Amino acid sequence: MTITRSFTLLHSIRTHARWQRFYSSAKLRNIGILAHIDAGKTTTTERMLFYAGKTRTMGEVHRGNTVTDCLTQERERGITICSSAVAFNWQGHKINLLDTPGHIDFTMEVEQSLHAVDGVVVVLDGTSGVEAQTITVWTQAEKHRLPKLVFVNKMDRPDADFNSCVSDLSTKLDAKPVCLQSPLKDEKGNLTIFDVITQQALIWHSASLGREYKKFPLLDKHIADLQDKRYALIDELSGIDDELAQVVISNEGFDQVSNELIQQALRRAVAQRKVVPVLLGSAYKNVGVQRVMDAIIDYLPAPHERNQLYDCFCDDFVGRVFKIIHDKQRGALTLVRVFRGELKKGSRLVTTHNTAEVVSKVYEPLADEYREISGVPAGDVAICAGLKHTVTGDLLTTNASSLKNAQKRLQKTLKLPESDVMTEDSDTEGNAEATLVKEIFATDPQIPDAVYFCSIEPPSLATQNAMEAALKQLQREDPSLRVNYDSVTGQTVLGGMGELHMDIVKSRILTEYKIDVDLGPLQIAYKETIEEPALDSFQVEKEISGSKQSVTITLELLREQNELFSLDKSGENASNLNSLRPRMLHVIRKGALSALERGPRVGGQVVDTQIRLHSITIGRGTADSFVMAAVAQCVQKILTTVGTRLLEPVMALEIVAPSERISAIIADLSRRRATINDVRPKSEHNKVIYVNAPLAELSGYSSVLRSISSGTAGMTMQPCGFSNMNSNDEVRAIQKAQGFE
Ligand SMILES: Nc1nc2c(ncn2[C@@H]2O[C@H](COP(=O)(O)OP(=O)(O)OP(=O)(O)O)[C@@H](O)[C@H]2O)c(=O)[nH]1
Repeated sequence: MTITRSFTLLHSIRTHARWQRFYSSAKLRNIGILAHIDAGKTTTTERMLFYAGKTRTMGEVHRGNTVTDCLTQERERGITICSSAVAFNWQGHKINLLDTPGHIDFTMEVEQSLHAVDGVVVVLDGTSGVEAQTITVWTQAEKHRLPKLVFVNKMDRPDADFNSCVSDLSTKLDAKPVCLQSPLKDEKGNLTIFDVITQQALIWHSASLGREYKKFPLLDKHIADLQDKRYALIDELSGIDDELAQVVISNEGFDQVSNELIQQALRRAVAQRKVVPVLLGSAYKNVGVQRVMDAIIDYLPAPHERNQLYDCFCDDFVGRVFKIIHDKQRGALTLVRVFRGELKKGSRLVTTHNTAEVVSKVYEPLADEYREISGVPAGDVAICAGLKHTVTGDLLTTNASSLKNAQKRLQKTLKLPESDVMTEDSDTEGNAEATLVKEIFATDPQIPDAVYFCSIEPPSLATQNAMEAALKQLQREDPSLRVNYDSVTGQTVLGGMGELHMDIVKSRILTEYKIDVDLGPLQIAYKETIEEPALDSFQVEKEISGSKQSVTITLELLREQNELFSLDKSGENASNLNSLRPRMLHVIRKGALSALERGPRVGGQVVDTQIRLHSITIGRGTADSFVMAAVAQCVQKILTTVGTRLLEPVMALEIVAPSERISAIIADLSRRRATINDVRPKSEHNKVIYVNAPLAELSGYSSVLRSISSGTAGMTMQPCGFSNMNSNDEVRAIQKAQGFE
């Protein structure tokens, strides 16, 4: 080992010892970075890593050398697919930043990382403002009650419009934006940022790649305008924050209010989600990013300022698994947000499903590079190796009784009915506390419905098992990827969020597992539902290896959204159903629900349908597997007899186009069974159309839109549920699904 190398190693060990000793909760920030596709999250994150000294060169999306987009597919396509975690040191604090995907096919990733963060930075493209996916991620962050700040990026572009972005925040997101900065561009397009609180002009030094920036006093011509902006900020905040209001009243005006007091009031207002600070810059041109990093420290909460509900774990460890990734060398790695206790190498923990796990190694997150550390304290994020059974969304605790004890303590403290803490199905509408509790104890993440499916085939029978293993791993990483076996066609079927989603799966199986799979044509994932209730009785008998197997059963199918399976214990059925052992009931339930996986019309999942068991008699010696199959068969028979209707996936579109193109676009949409929800002015020349349309009518729509609008229109779309179809459309859909069209 050379002297230089030993020095470097020593330095890095020392640095790590310091890191681990240094960062108490007050010095930690766990932040998500969210945006519509291409707004500039990855570019902004690259700058943060560079300015924090975590990387020596600045990665660029178009060069495919960014730290956070580390999958081959991300680098090739210039998009984020998997959320990734990076940690860096800024102003004596440690920031764990989760960069998340912007494309609608990967919404699930965003939802999972929000479990792990205490605040979010929402990046807007300064030329487009609030876009469809911004609304989706904003709503997700609201659901998690996360304080936010906004970075209006791409302000170097001539068509960027800061004021329009700020007004979008109030009109489209119902947010209360407070501008902490204001832009000024000179005739060459160079961007100066005015700081509203300190009343300074900030100019970035391009030759140092924006590493340095200077603060200048305002020129006379800007003073009045900036002072008005500062007054407006104080005015807004003192209407929300009593402490600041008192200072304003006692000083009889805004002039004596110090910068510190404004910042303190702002921090309180952000934590209560009453305002959203707005900053601006250009990540690509290296302008403004350090101020976003400062704002993360100044205005977004530290771990101990949130998450008080986890206090019910007392001295026990509790952490939440928000992502599982598969590393070629290290195998499955589990990303855990630690809420209470320390996560150490060698820790023995228990999952929500009561499985014991041992943490063999702990790493510090730096996208695709991992550095081993001895452990992380409460509030921090760790990457763990060695966990074999843990699934995304699991809570990890000290032992099997930790969770139950915590639930009991919480129930007592909050004086909630037991059901609100213990179950996930209880009705807690309107009870914000109970909803929060339910979220914390929810162990299964909400997985969006697949809107497309396609068959997947290995290149040869010999690679079938390897393909299945690869799919299993990918599914552990991305629960929105559905993998099913279709017993009718004998094929493995993938369900997912869109063409890109499936393409990425295929290409990852090739690059990471070296299997060149074939994907069948992409088909729409229709669902099915019954129209009327139906009740029937069946007797199923068979002799297997000389032993008689028999089941006599009466079942009813009802239209019902919430409960999938119920028992009719009224009247004469009560004694029959009461005599069922819980294990047998589990078998019957499993058989019944498996029949809903594949409806009789196009093989779509049967939804909004409840199976009600009236009575069942099981012959002596009948095997569980026979009972399960018999129940499934009976449900399928009722479904076939009563018949089902199709439900089709519907997309919500936002189309922005010049006013003169709007009528042609609407005329085309009306031929696509679309429902126009609203048409609003977007800017001086543009309008935005909000429209819902069936996915089946949108194949190749982006090129159609391009041709109708001569390339002037832009569009975003996202799934927004399933809807009924009329009989003609249904017949056409069935013909298409069966390959007759
Ligand atoms: N002009 C300009 N271009 C930018 C700026 N920031 C990012 N870009 C470009 O915008 C494109 C998208 O940037 P990304 O950083 O990949 O955006 P993203 O939000 O991470 O995108 P996804 O990962 O696909 O969701 C890239 O070509 C960037 O070089 C900016 O400040 N100004």
